[in-house]
Amino acid sequence: MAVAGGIMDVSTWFDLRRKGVACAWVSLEHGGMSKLTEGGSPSSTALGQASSGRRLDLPPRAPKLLPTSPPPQSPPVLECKVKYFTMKRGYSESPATSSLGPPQSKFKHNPEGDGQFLEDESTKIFARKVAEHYSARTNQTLEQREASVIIHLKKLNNWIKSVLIQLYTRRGDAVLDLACGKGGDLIKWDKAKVGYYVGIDIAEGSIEDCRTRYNGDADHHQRRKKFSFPARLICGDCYEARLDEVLADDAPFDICSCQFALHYSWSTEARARRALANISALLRPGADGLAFGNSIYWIRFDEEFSEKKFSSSSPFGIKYKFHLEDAVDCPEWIVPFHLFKALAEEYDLELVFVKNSHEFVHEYMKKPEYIELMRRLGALGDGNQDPTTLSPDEWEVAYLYLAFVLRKRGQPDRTQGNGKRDRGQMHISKEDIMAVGS
Ligand SMILES: C[S@@+](CC[C@H](N)C(=O)[O-])C[C@H]1O[C@@H](n2cnc3c(N)ncnc32)[C@H](O)[C@@H]1O
Repeated sequence: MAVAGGIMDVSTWFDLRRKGVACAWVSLEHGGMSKLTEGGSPSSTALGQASSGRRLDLPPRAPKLLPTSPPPQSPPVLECKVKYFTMKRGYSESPATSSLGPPQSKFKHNPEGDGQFLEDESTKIFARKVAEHYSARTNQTLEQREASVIIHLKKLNNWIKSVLIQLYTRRGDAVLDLACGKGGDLIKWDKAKVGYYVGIDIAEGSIEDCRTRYNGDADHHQRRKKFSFPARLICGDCYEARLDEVLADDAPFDICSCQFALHYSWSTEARARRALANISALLRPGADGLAFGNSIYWIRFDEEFSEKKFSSSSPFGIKYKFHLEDAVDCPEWIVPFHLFKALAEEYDLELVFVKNSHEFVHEYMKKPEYIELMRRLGALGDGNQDPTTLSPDEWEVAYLYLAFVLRKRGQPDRTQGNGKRDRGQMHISKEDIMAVGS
């Protein structure tokens, strides 16, 4: 996910239109309750352009669920220096101790690989090549940038990053920007009023550009005001180094951002695991307590889940208390959906459709017949006389639910008819109700 603008979907791996990889991890995603806490809402534009031409409105994004954490203690450094560190070898020498547990592979090893999570030389050479490539890219003037054949793509990517940052950043957040490049997102972080920033990149040239940009030396013409947050810059391979050690004094971070660069970790399993182990070790858990909610609902876990980890080996009985105003107030249980899917398959029930309610709205509010149905059912008002619509808090609750469809495997038995009309009744009396079980 984690979050919109995520990693390429494997099914469209070769679809060059989606080659860009943008991703961000935020503290909300950390700690096992992520699916319950994520926000986001459909764009009202898409709805507004629905075929009837009449506008249906939805609330803007759901607000943050969790209490704002106090701004982190920031080191008093406003002039940015770069710290270079030497790269250590992979897991065989320094096993990860993050919440991901020991870095054991679940995947088949490439027979040509070493299978021991040792970084082989070619991996290092490729990482270096990437570093050299980015280091060699010189800063462009505004005119050069505007003349680029991909200027609109660049602007689109920038917009996606800006939206992500605005959606998930809270004032005072401590940010870790993995593969920060030339600091192209510094202004975005400044606008989000972050409290502390650490940028790390493998390309020395880029990190140097980032340093001058941060110090304000790059903007001779624009004379931009100084950034309002203190920062540290680090030059190194963030998919190889033990960042939990390097940044032990800076952690935890509220946000870990990795924009258009996560794919560089995927050259080997060891590097991909190092990336995630670093992120996991440095992020502050997303929920401060064991409860969260808004004005119309709350969810509270018992102390037994204080670690905020749900073991895949005991996926049943993950209980929480659910309160939904005017509807529910009782214990419920988390359904780890991938395990539910696997279990259903054991009973020849295959999953053919699954969508979170937010996705569901996005998808089916593009279809005129369902827009009309929505108008009639009135969840979003009627787009005409009735201006009432879901509140942001209601929209947030909608996110807690998945719609899914299972299909029974196998061929239908054509000899069995469907006619059951003689079985039921057209009026059911109390006595007609059959009791089963105890
Ligand atoms: C497409 S640029 C994105 C830069 C920046 N995140 C942005 O959105 O403007 C990719 C960046 O990833 C960095 N990178 C690639 N591999 C890396 C690694 N192993 N460790 C740290 N940075 C890396 C490159 O040096 C480059 O700056």
